[in-house]
Amino acid sequence: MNAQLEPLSGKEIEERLRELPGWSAEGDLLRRSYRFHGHFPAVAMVIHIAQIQEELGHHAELTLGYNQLAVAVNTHSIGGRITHLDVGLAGRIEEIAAAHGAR
Ligand SMILES: C[C@H](O)[C@H](O)[C@H]1CNC2=NC(N)=NC(=O)C2=N1
Repeated sequence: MNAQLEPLSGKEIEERLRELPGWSAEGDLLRRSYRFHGHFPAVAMVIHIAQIQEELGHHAELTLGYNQLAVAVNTHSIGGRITHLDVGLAGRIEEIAAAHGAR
């Protein structure tokens, strides 16, 4: 099996979370919420995330509010566990967050 598709152990998740400030593992989901200065910046972040997700072929659940965006991701193809694919997507999302004024 592709090593990217192995579920990460609790210890591995804990280690990877050290490089993802603001992210947490809740059950089998990797999660983070962002706040923005208004609605359009939050919407723009959704579009930018969508672009990354299509590039990676990996997609989070995105919950958009007025000035808030919640991101939750796991890997469906192995029954909803956290893998390197989820950590990779979270890292890519973190890279663009500041440019959208996310905090
Ligand atoms: C064929 C396609 O790449 C797969 O269905 C991808 C799409 N996006 C996905 N996203 C997530 N989060 N988990 C998956 O298993 C998954 N599978």
